[in-house]
Amino acid sequence: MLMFVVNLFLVCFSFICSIFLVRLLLHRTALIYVVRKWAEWVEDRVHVHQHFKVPELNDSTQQENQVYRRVSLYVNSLASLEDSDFTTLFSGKKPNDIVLSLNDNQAIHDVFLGARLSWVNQIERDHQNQVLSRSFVLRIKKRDRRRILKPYLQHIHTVSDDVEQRGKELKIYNNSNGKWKSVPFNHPASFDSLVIDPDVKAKIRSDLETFLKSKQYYHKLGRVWKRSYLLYGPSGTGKSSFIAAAANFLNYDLYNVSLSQVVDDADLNALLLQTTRKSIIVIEDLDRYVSEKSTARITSSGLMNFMDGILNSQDERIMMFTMNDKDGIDPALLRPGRIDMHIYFPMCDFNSFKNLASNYLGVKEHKLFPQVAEIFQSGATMSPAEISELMLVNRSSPSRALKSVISALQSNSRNGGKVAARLSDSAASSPAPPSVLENAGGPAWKEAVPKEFRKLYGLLRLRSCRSPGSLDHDSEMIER
Ligand SMILES: Nc1ncnc2c1ncn2[C@@H]1O[C@H](COP(=O)(O)OP(=O)(O)OP(=O)(O)O)[C@@H](O)[C@H]1O
Ligand SMILES: [Mg+2]
Repeated sequence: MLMFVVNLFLVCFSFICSIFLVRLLLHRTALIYVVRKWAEWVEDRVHVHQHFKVPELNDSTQQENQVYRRVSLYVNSLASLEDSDFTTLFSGKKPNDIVLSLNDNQAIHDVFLGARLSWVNQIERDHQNQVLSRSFVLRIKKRDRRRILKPYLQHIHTVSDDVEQRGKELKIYNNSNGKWKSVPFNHPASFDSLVIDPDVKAKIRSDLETFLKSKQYYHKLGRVWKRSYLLYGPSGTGKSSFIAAAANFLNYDLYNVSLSQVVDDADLNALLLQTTRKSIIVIEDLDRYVSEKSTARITSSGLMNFMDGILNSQDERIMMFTMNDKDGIDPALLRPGRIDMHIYFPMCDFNSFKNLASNYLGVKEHKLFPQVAEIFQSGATMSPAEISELMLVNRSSPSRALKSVISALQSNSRNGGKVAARLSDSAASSPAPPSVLENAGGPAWKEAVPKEFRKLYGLLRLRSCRSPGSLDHDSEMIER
């Protein structure tokens, strides 16, 4: 009996070992792929399939078939592309980008809701190798078709949209004479380079991401799929940079509404209707426009309708309004629903200063930091724009940069904020290259581009800092 058990054990053991060895051999020699291909071949033979052809051109009009475009984007974004037997490597839009593309008549597999599908990139050529027609052919098991075809096509739509969005070149539009004019938008701002409270930053990121995924939710509630943000705070605290960072983060175009260029309510509505989906609509310095009641040509109800976006329904829009101060603004203009989130941009404190020093000077600790902390504690402050400018022009010497910040803070607290003048002096006397704020773009470009747009690029000179009264604010974000 004991012998039998020992023998049984030995048989089982050697069986398991041989299986293990066979698997190892298959993996090492890539035979596993051959075996897998056979298994797939056999599986294919025992199922009935349906084929769906997506031609490149529409039959009747010979125009590009939009479904083909979407499928092409989708197929070329599949991770399984890397496992395909033949793919072509192309250079992408950005330097060092390498893009994979499926070769002629190659198949690629995909799995959706547990079903296995495949696409073939079918290309017909004549005897001179000229392409006669292109199409993608989807092969799907007949038993899966009813269950997955519709959601799968929907999925392709969403993914291709996403791919397109990520790869698109951003534009900034400015209005003049009731029309939008665009130029490429290449602002490098990102949420990472922006110095704001990390919790606020994380909350805004997640708010934006949640909004993007909420189409069905808004639709179910019968609400326009839009989200509005009010960015307010003293000059030079990063409001415009935040807008640029949000556009880069979302890969959205910007529509920069200059209210002074708008003739009346109808003109404003017409502009809204001309905006495209996946864009951020921006009105800068709304407080200034609202306070100039005598010269305003837009009624407050026209402005509110614009902010509500009532004329534009289905597609996602984000609106961002900036103000230096929201005191004295009609509460109706800022009510929940009209503005969804209020984000305050404070003047610099010691923490933000340290972040700026790390970004601009690569300095995380310095012997002058305690002195800077002390001055901040005494109530002195400056805007991040002013501090970052001093750091930028003195970047070759962190000690000199910190000393210039210290003396600017001291003089700022002494004489109530004449830092801009000091900045010019510092820039002029500095051996470092001139500030990018003064140099970016040529004069012709400056003339052609409206003030708000240049401001977004940080090309205008810094304004002097606002009254010390603004120091009383605490950083806050009111979510409604
Ligand atoms: N919070 C910040 N973090 C990093 N850099 C900042 C920040 N705030 C301002 N800056 C720097 O200052 C420059 C000017 O900032 P920005 O134009 O965004 O300020 P703003 O709040 O829009 O000012 P204004 O109210 O005058 O329009 C930016 O180009 C950026 O380099
Ligand atoms: Mg601004």
